[in-house]
Amino acid sequence: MKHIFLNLKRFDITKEYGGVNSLAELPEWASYIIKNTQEGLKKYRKEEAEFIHFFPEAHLMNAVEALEKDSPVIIGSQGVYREDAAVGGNFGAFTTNRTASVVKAMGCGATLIGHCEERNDKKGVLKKAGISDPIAVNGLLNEEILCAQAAGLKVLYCIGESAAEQYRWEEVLGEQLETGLKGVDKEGVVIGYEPIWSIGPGKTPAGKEYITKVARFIKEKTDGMDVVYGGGLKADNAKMLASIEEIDGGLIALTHFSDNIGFYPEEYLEIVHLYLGEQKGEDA
Ligand SMILES: O=C[C@H](O)COP(=O)(O)O
Repeated sequence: MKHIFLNLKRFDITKEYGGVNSLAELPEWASYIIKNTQEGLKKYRKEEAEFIHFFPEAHLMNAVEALEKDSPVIIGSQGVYREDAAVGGNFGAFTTNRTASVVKAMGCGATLIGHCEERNDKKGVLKKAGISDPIAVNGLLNEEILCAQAAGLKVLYCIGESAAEQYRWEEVLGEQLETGLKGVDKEGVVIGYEPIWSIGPGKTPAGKEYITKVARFIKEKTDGMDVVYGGGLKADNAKMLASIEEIDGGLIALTHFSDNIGFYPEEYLEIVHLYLGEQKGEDA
């Protein structure tokens, strides 16, 4: 089964504030996206692919509310906190934090942990305290994965190397896997590989050979965990990624990279079709 993840980042920010949202006003933004994706995804069988959309926290309940009874879409949060409430333990003194049990109770089925933007944030905070050991970030992410799993959420755990780390990518990814997955039930986790050096306008995209090599390395290191390409599954690389046996799906974010850059549901469906259609040998 393939995994198609959608990271909606902060695509809810409207253009007047510098964002990319031209889809809907904030209260309707999540339901607009669900309504315009779930119908088109129904043609894929459950054994063929799962579809998980990661929304910013403010939109989770609206997104869940917009799901039809037999919707192929699972809603996920963009991370969870590394601690949770417990009977006889912390009752919920977690100001500003998003605990996994609440995410689950809101109707979500998954969470995204370790996205490069989350890693950057954590790295930045630790740097201010003079800490640059990567084990610190990976350790925090590990605690988040454990909390997510305790609450019954599926996890997409993202790893990746920056441009400066590329020459020692095996060491960097190896450490992200080793510390991040300590004590974790691997059955409930998919690895998202994000070559950070390759993401963003003007960057050279990672090629098939490189992605294949890294996906093989991840599978070897993790006893065959599923690996999706997280550097952005898009129209330009969907067929190439579909041809890599070691890649089990992709993480889509922006769908449109020039002029009116942004996320557009109809383009998302086209990307899914290009990727999954190619898997089945269909004319995409
Ligand atoms: O979450 C996905 C990655 O950050 C890639 O995002 P992008 O395809 O919008 O550049």
